[in-house]
Amino acid sequence: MELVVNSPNVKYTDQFIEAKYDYQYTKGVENGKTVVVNNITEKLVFRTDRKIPKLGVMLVGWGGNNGTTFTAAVLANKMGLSWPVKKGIQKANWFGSVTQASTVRISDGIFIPLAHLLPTVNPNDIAIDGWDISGMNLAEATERAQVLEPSLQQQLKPYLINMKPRAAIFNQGFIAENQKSRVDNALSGTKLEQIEQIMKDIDDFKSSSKVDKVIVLWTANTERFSSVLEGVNDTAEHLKRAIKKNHEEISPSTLFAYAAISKGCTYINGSPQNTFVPGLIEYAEQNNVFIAGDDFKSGQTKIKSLLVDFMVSAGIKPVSIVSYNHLGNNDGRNLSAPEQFRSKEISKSNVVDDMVESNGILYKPGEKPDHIVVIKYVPYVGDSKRAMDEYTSEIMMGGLNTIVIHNTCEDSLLATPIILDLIILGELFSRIQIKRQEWSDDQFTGLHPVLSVLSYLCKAPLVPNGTPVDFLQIQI
Ligand SMILES: NC(=O)c1ccc[n+]([C@@H]2O[C@H](COP(=O)([O-])OP(=O)(O)OC[C@H]3O[C@@H](n4cnc5c(N)ncnc54)[C@H](O)[C@@H]3O)[C@@H](O)[C@H]2O)c1
Ligand SMILES: O=P([O-])([O-])O[C@@H]1[C@@H](O)[C@H](O)[C@@H](O)[C@H](O)[C@@H]1O
Repeated sequence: MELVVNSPNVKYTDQFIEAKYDYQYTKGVENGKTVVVNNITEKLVFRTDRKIPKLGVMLVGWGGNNGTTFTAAVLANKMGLSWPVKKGIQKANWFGSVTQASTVRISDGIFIPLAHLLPTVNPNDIAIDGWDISGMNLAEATERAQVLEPSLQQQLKPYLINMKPRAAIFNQGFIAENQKSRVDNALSGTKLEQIEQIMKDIDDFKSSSKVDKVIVLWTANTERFSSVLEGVNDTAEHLKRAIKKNHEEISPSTLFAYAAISKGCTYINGSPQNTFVPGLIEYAEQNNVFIAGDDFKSGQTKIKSLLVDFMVSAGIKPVSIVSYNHLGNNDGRNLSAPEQFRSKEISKSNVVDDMVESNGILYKPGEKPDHIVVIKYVPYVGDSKRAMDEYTSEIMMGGLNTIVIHNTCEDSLLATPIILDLIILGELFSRIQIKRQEWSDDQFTGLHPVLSVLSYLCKAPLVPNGTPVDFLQIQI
């Protein structure tokens, strides 16, 4: 289905869709007991290139639960596979994907798939490649992941068995010791040599798959946070110098991102670590390459951000939030190590900060709810994460309201559709340019390299320095 907008503000040419849009927002000025609100209107034009590219995705951590499940889902949907399960026949779908399984109301009784609002990549056409410190082929890795039904795995095996992750950048100092047994496919050499190899891999994938564009997405293990060090990774120049000096504090994820940016590839971070150290953000800005992250917002955190936003907006005061879960997949195993857990604890905890700070009636300055995140590794349950959340809130006149939520799900089936959405939307926004209506066409410019518009899909949204998440970041 194709949407055609009949409006004096929308122009269709063979190459572009151009839409005039009055972007309205407010700027408030506090003056004693008065707040003066200024309504600002930016008269803009959004121009979308209608040509959908052949898209390639390179996953870092390709052999993991998410990487294998994403690859299997693309193939199963592309081939329209179905498979026997206890309750009957299951057909491939993209449930959980905003772009593929949600609709937008156009008018009374007319709702269209979100992916049809603008020309977007068809998931069936995505070419996939990637890296992993485990060299296991994708068929065996899918079996190792224990996410998908064997009856589906059998159908996919002839395709997956020919997919083998490329050797990856590995540094034991950044992920849990318990991952050591998995490492048989790590690159050797200096950090600069490793970056150069990753860049060659991207070129090799581009030429062999004949894709027009490559997006690199990290779905490898959660790393510990990198220290941000003056003179090392605080500026693009210092980062370049530190890489040449083989500085130990430059993480594998930062090296992968550096290589991707160097090749003009959008880089998306699906994990909570601070891959995007200041020097890397500056490098992305200098090269005008998109970066986005951090940490897929898939289950508990998605519910938490919606529920806490609702409660605070309704004048209810959450005072205690306890998020517990246990799971038995390799992600859970890696997170059983303190430094890796700390990365995840940060991203799962900070998601309510903006909401709490927005309501000075409920909360005194600096006051926050008690907020505990617990993740335990229980091998037997595998990818089937068991989550229990308790929200205790003050209601009027000293009353208390406690909401308890229990949730069981395959964690990788929550994250995989988010990976697809990040890729589809990340590619779409690379075809969108903006200008002020009074400017000439040669003054169109792209969105800011820090692609904060993808924040909806991330626990810890990366935004351009000093801007709120919900501000349309235009570098004009
Ligand atoms: N619901 C979810 O599954 C979910 C939600 C949010 C975030 N995440 C994050 O996504 C990431 C992947 O989750 P998963 O369940 O697929 O984990 P996983 O452990 O199954 O997969 C991670 C893969 O990365 C590989 N790897 C580790 N270090 C690497 C490196 N330096 N280079 C290349 N490969 C490397 C591992 O060998 C493994 O195959 C984790 O960081 C996790 O925290 C997952
Ligand atoms: O996305 P979400 O459900 O809030 O958080 C999840 C955690 O609860 C889980 O323990 C972890 O293994 C996943 O990587 C993910 O981060």
